[in-house]
Amino acid sequence: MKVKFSKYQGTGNDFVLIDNRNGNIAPDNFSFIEKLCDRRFGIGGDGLMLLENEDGFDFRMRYYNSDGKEGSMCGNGGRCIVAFAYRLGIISEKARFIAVDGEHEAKIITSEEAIQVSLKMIDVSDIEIGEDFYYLNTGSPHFVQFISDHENFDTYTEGKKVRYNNRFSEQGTNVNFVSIEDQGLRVSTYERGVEDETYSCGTGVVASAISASFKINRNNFKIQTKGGVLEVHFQKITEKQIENIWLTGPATHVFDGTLTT
Ligand SMILES: N[C@@H](CCC[C@H](N)C(=O)O)C(=O)O
Repeated sequence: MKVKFSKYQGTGNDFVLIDNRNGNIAPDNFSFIEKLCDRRFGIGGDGLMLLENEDGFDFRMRYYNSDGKEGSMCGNGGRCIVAFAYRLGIISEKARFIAVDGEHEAKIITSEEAIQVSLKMIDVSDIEIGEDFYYLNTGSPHFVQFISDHENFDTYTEGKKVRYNNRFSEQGTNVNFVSIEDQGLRVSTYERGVEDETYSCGTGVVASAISASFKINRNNFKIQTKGGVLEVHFQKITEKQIENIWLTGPATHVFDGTLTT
């Protein structure tokens, strides 16, 4: 069987995308998906997404981490699948799709340099504020810790310690380190399911921006990740009820290919 795929990246968080509206790829073929994400034996990616049909929506986004297992929501992946749907002609400037955490809206903003996608994220209400951390679910679970600066900070080693500690080892968590800088925030992320530091994490920068709003009285942030800049804005209904959350940034087509399975 021949399977067409596209490679996309959103601020360096990279994904394999497959149009699965014909249902050719079994959603539980986890070992196949893991192999496609492998950087040495496959195409390579932090994750893979299947674009599928869904009644009442433009499409369904099915997201897998690079370990081949179905993950929770991926913010950068959500932006990339919208750019993919736009290129396939499934949507025009606006999209309404369903993902593992529920319904999402998105808007395409085109410029001469790149396609930018604004993605509406789920509302956030359950925010744990610890002595030196924040823990919240922005579609995926995120542990957020503030650090004084990122110079010489080892995100992989420190993130892995939290991800595998007694509290999180079974379910896992994504771990973000945030420093407050003149221009906004700098965020680095260790991702569950990739089990490594990635260049950027969309749900992670959303969690970081919400956490930062407890320290700085703002509702919009520019966030520097290893792979580029993302923007987050939201509305605080109450101190711990956050709604109308939008994540914006580039969603870039890298290349297309065909697999023979
Ligand atoms: N890269 C993602 C987050 C993906 C979800 C995650 N690794 C998990 O299943 O925990 C993003 O951009 O949000």
